[in-house]
Amino acid sequence: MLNVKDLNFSYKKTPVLKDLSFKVEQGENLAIIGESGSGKSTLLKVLYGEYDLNFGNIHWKDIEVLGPKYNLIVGYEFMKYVAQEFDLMPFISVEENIGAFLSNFFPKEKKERTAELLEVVELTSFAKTKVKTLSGGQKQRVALARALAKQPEIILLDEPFSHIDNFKKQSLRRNIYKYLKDKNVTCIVATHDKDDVLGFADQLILLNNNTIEAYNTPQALYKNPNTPLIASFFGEFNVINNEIIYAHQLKVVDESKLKATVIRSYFKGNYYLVEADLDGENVFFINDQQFKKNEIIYLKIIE
Ligand SMILES: Nc1ncnc2c1ncn2[C@@H]1O[C@H](COP(=O)(O)OP(=O)(O)OP(=O)(O)O)[C@@H](O)[C@H]1O
Repeated sequence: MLNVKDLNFSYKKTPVLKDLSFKVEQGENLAIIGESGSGKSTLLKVLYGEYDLNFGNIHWKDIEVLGPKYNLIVGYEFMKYVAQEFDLMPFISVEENIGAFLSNFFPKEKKERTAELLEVVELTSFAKTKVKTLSGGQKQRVALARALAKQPEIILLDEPFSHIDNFKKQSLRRNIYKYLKDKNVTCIVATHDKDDVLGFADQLILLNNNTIEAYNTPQALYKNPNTPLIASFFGEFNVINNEIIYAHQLKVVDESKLKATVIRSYFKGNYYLVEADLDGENVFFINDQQFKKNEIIYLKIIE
């Protein structure tokens, strides 16, 4: 288990992380979300032992994770970290990059393991390609495979699919998270993307104002988003009579007290997101068909 207790960290004088405490079980997936600059990357770096804490402690099982003041070389064998900038070897091939840290004493195992990882990140056909000629998204996939090569017990991922196009993203995400679950690897992922969280994360931490604003399962936070910031992560929402109402919780009916005037309909694929004026406030709701500008509609809040 990863046990983080009263973690406090600042780069200089301004605190970036204040009084953070949380636990992650072996094999669990924890997602860290928060606005840009809220400290997600910093938290991953601190967990990796890249910086010394001002206060608090981090333990993986019985081992205390310590910073550069105590460790000549940053990092631990049991932990891998995939940063936003990938640190690859550009002049050798994809498979050589992945196999770089695998033992040459077991050539058969090394070959099998490299092939397995190439498949997980869907780069089998690029095995012999030199990394410097790859696209940003392909490099990101090599970095992921490389981090997994030595079977870490815990992996820290910073925006792991940020460079990967929408065509590949869904299947790659499923592959990686399934692989981590199958191998019982603990995963902490910093992300902006709700698709990285829903369906994969066991726990969710929202960082705001240097501290943990919410910490629960994604299901619980989705059902009871206590603050607009939490709701905004899950999608379009409204505040009506001081309550947070998601766009899909507003339905068009023949008659109701909530009379609104349509401003615009946004095409979203299998539905339209409609923006309307309700008593001088903009509200958003979801509908199968689009509405015309200035059309009068009636809305009802559903559960
Ligand atoms: N090396 C550094 N030295 C000083 N301040 C830093 C350093 N790195 C980050 N910061 C500051 O720490 C705060 C948190 O930054 P961090 O990169 O952790 O946020 P983030 O949530 O990961 O942002 P993003 O989502 O944009 O990647 C920011 O105010 C940033 O300016």
